[in-house]
Amino acid sequence: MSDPVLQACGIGVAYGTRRQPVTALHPTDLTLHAGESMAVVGRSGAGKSTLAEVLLGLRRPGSGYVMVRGERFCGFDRGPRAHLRHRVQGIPQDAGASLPPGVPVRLSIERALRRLGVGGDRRVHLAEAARIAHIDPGLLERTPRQLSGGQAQRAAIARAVAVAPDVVIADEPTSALDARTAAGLADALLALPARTGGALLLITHDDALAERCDRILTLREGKVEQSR
Ligand SMILES: Nc1ncnc2c1ncn2[C@@H]1O[C@H](COP(=O)(O)OP(=O)(O)OP(=O)(O)O)[C@@H](O)[C@H]1O
Repeated sequence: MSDPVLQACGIGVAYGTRRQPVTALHPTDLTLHAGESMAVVGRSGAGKSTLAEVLLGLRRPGSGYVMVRGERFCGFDRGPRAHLRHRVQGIPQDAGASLPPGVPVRLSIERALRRLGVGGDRRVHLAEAARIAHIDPGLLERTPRQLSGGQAQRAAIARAVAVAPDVVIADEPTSALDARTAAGLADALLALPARTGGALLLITHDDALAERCDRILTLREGKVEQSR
């Protein structure tokens, strides 16, 4: 098997105060390999989004650390390292709304490429990102306000994959969409690992979608109940 692209080692999170901590995630391990997709499922409050936030470097865990392609990315003792920042990209639930509403999507993507120091020909990155996200490149000239919900979600996928991440983490990306648009977006997401050589972590309440992933991690009350 290929080397892991993402490894979480003993990451635990507690909310609340130091005196009265409320454990949201008990020390959790997971490993994702190149080309692999993993669904994270579990009831509301099971700790799925908390896990995603830690893996994205958005939340400092109380214990443990995260490695990306063998390099320490973040952990309880340190925030995400700048030079690895672009390697893990998130697609939030309302991904379209995460793009600046009045700015043409192409410009937002170009800014992200510049900010994250991604080299090479930006037009090539853009064209490739549009292809992967199944969005007509012409639509990237529009602002998110001028796109439908599904188009904006795809634009957000294009924004995430343009920086050539090793891992894409999508948190219920289809829940706000109609069935047909959701199905198209799910296809685009599930095709990502094969198209990019990276890995996909998909948080979902949709059992049918989870079954289409290579592996499923089930969380229950902040603990891994099942992993396959
Ligand atoms: N900012 C916070 N402060 C305190 N507790 C929190 C906070 N965020 C989440 N929690 C608690 O942590 C636990 C895990 O929450 P989390 O959002 O990770 O669950 P989830 O599995 O993503 O749920 P859902 O499917 O409803 O989105 C829950 O008990 C929740 O109430």
